[in-house]
Amino acid sequence: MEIKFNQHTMDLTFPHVMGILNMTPDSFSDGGQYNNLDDAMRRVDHMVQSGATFIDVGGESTRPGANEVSVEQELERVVPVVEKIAKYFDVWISVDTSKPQVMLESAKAGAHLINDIRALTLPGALDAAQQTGLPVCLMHMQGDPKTMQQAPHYEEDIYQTVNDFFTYHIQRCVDAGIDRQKIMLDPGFGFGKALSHNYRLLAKLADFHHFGLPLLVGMSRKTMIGQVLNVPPSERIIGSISCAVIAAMQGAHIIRVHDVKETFDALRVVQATLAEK
Ligand SMILES: Nc1nc2[nH]c(SCC(=O)O)nc2c(=O)[nH]1
Repeated sequence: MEIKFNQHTMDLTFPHVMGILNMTPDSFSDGGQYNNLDDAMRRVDHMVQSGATFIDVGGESTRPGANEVSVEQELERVVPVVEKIAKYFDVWISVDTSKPQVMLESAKAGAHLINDIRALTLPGALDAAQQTGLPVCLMHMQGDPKTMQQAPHYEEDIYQTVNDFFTYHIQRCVDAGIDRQKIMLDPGFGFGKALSHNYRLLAKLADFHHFGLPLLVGMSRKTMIGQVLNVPPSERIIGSISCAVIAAMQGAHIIRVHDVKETFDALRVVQATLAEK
């Protein structure tokens, strides 16, 4: 599977590690350690050296209960970082944003993928994404970051709900002029889901392949691991690797993580196994 856009070809025939670069002061698991450009570039260098082929740059904390960030603030946090990564590193740059202006400016600065946890639903986001010509990742979320974990509830099998969400939002993007082949799908682990909802989606992840589109997953250090292991985020690496392997063994194309080296090694073992299937 590959995605062609603006003279680029993204080869997704093997599982990729997407390193997380949180440019937010309150990101829950790395505590906003990378708040200035030099720190951020050192972090990017470490992740690329450790095997990351995608870097996800986020300027808005979307952990449960998080507060909103202004457009100006998010632009300030994200655009200079995207620009510098594009200048100094040979890596796919994903921008984790829901704001149209941040999408447009980041695309101009060299971003290669729009990663929107709100699936392009903010006013102007769909058109902005279309204008960039970049691939987009559509992620499922129930509610919004502020309230989504208060009482997640689904009338039916969550797999069906998320499947129908993908069907609707793929069509919405195609109707807006976004090439279907530029769409990626993400079940949105931890975004309006109770424990069983998250593991149901992980257990049935392979069933989303019927869309014929790349799958991106992010479970790294999340509460779905903390609730099973009863440990803080800093002690969830084995659980995170386990989730990465379970997803990659089911054909997930991009795994979004904090612990790049460990995940990269685990995915090489997955690749060796899948090669013999
Ligand atoms: N596509 C995608 N983008 C994300 N951004 C975050 S921020 C919360 C955290 O890292 O815990 N999670 C995800 C995810 O699961 N998928």
